Amino acid sequence: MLLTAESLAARRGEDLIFVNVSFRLGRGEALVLTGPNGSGKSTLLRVIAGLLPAETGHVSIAGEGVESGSRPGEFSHYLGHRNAMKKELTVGENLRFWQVFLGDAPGGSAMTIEDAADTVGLGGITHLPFGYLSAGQQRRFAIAKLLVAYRPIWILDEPTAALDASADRMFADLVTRHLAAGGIALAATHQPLGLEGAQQLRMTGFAGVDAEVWA
Ligand SMILES: Nc1ncnc2c1ncn2[C@@H]1O[C@H](COP(=O)(O)OP(=O)(O)OP(=O)(O)O)[C@@H](O)[C@H]1O
Repeated sequence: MLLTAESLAARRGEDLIFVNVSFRLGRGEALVLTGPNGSGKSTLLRVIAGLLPAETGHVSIAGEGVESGSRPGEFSHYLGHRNAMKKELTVGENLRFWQVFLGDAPGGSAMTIEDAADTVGLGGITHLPFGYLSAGQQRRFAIAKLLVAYRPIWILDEPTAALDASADRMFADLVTRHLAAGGIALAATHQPLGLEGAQQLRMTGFAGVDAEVWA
């Protein structure tokens, strides 16, 4: 599996937020985006996920089981700022929806809902409405969504917001295991995720649009 971004630029409203962003991530590789609020981290992740159009450049994916011309978004989990769960449905119903809706991408298989809940440290409460849970518990179950359908690419926007220290470690372990199994991860974060050897990109926002930011 190889995820390639070439000469990406993106615009929000009238403004170019970044230009000339290129990278290549193979099996087991991660990219961590850092930078101040408003510097374009979410914008870049959304372009890679196919949720926003690029102004120029393109993102492509290649590898075993990937038909040429496939969109990277089809092989990706996108964990955004919002948890993408219905408050009125139980945790189990929410996760079951995502499991059926997403299905497994070629090359891997997912956990059961119960195992995913155990893995995020919240086994036994999947019968509760999502809206009853604390912010940190909700975020843990949003993370469980990554486990109930297989996707080789994880696109993570502030994944550890609202998490306590033990959940931070749990999440770092999950990402490390995903990479060890040949996955790819991209994460925007203000907190260290403990990903040894990850490529780093510091976004600079408008001021940096003419800079070649990639090492
Ligand atoms: N829908 C929109 N229309 C116009 N401008 C937008 C829109 N969404 C974001 N922006 C602008 O794009 C810039 C980049 O925003 P983005 O959300 O990518 O930053 P970020 O680095 O992820 O910030 P944060 O750390 O606060 O999450 C900001 O200046 C923001 O105001």
